[in-house]
Amino acid sequence: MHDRQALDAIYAHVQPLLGQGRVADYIPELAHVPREQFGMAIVKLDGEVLQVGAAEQRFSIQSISKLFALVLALQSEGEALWQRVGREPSGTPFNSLVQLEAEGGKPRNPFINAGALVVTDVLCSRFATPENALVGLMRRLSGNAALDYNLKVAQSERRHSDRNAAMAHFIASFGRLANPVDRVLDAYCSQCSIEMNCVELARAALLLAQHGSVPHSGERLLTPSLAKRISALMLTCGTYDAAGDFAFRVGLPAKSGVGGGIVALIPGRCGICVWSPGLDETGNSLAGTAALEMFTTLTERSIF
Ligand SMILES: NC(=O)CC[C@H](N)C(=O)O
Repeated sequence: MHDRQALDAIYAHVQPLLGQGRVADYIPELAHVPREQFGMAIVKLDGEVLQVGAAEQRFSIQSISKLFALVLALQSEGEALWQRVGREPSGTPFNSLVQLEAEGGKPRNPFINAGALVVTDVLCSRFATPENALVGLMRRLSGNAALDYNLKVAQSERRHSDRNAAMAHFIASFGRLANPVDRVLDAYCSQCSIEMNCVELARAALLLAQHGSVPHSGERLLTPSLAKRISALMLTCGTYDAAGDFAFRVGLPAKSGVGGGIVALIPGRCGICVWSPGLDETGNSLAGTAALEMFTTLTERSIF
């Protein structure tokens, strides 16, 4: 089936799922987002955009920011970054602390919260305002110079960040943070609050679909080898403890966020983003995962 037909079929199919799942109400500002929204966009390497539903509605990218923070950290540290953070799936929820104690404060991978806090610490050492560096990258990748983070959402999360604070202090207790915990948490909450829509995020994912260069500007930001490594981590760790099931059902590298977004890509072909705020018990968009599964099934295209 062609992509356009697939999007229309998906839109019809997900309707009964849209009231289901829970929004991420542990961040009070996100508790008010209506659950039944859905949007999806595909952006091809040549710039062609296909979209359905609320694909131009901005949402809180949350953990999708971990993907692009990793891009910046790898640009600055190269392979030395792996001394600070591992690259194995955790098999535990995104906000779990349990492995840190047994593993000497080195987080399993950059896509769980513990790993993302270490990546943000790296960015705090590298940039005066890491959140602005990340917003700058997202503007370049999306082609939209107006996008920004949402201070209200950032402050709302920061005021309720006991768990991430516990994690950051615990990592620091092993001598594994270079910056003060408060500074790392401020930057982390700001980066999570960046607002983008499906079209913008699907376009941003072209960086990885095109193996490290930006199609619309021709800029090379990553070596093909680093782009490969990031995409591989998306497949194995991008949806936390659901990564195995997600690879089984969808078969694409992807990164999710508790704002309900999931960004995915088909190497050499397109970036994809789906958004629907109702989350399943692993914190991944329920309708979004179903939509991506349907997409790869109907189009018969995945990385396998
Ligand atoms: N999975 C997510 O999107 C989590 C991000 C969220 N800001 C948190 O730290 O809890």
